[in-house]
Amino acid sequence: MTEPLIAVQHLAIAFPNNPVFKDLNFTINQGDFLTVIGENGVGKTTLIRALLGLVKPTSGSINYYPSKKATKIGYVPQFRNLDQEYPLTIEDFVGLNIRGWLPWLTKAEHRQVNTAMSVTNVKKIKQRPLGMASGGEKQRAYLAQAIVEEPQLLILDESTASLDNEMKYELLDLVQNLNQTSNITVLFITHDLPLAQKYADHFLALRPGQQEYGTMAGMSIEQLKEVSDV
Ligand SMILES: Nc1ncnc2c1ncn2[C@@H]1O[C@H](COP(=O)(O)OP(=O)(O)OP(=O)(O)O)[C@@H](O)[C@H]1O
Repeated sequence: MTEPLIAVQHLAIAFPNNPVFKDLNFTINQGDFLTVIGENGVGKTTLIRALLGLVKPTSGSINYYPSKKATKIGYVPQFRNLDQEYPLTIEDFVGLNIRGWLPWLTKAEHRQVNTAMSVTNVKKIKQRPLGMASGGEKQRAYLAQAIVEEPQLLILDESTASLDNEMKYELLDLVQNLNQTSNITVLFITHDLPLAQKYADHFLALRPGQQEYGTMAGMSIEQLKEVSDV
């Protein structure tokens, strides 16, 4: 049975002289792999910030099930090349997201870090400074950091942009595996329609003042292009 994780109802968000959303409605069910597509400036980042509680809606509601407190969210940003001098090892970097009450990691927390590094294939290179890792390895380290606290929702914010094709598919294969085996719900923001079509089971296409939400089954890339204007 499908249970909702987050329900967005009649959401309106406006910046001065810029009504980004007027009446946005969709539900992310537990275990979904939802892609959000839409042209530049349509409000994808604003939507994420609203889901994270960083932007206050003008009206409407965002409800989390069973509660906002119980809904942990992991976030993988867009790939940006870090300075080669970035000194933290991959292991240290992944551990940064553990918000324990001690200034150092407990044994159980070390186990969490190890598990996150195993499932994202960075354990073998855990002692490497993150700044020296390849683009794909860096993104896998970000993914490990995002899942270390076992979030219910994983947000990928154009995380595959600027990666080469092989690395994109490698990253999304890992995400798909997490989605299917750990039941992590995924919200994948992208401009890459072939990727969205291959991995997502639902789509939210945003256009100025309009939205279309639906199941991906049977959608061609041309149809996705039409509904999203990407
Ligand atoms: N803090 C803010 N104050 C005022 N306007 C903002 C603010 N944040 C975003 N906007 C505006 O809201 C609109 C939506 O921006 P947003 O960054 O959410 O779009 P996006 O779909 O993520 O774009 P892109 O694909 O280019 O990242 C844009 O017109 C942007 O200029």
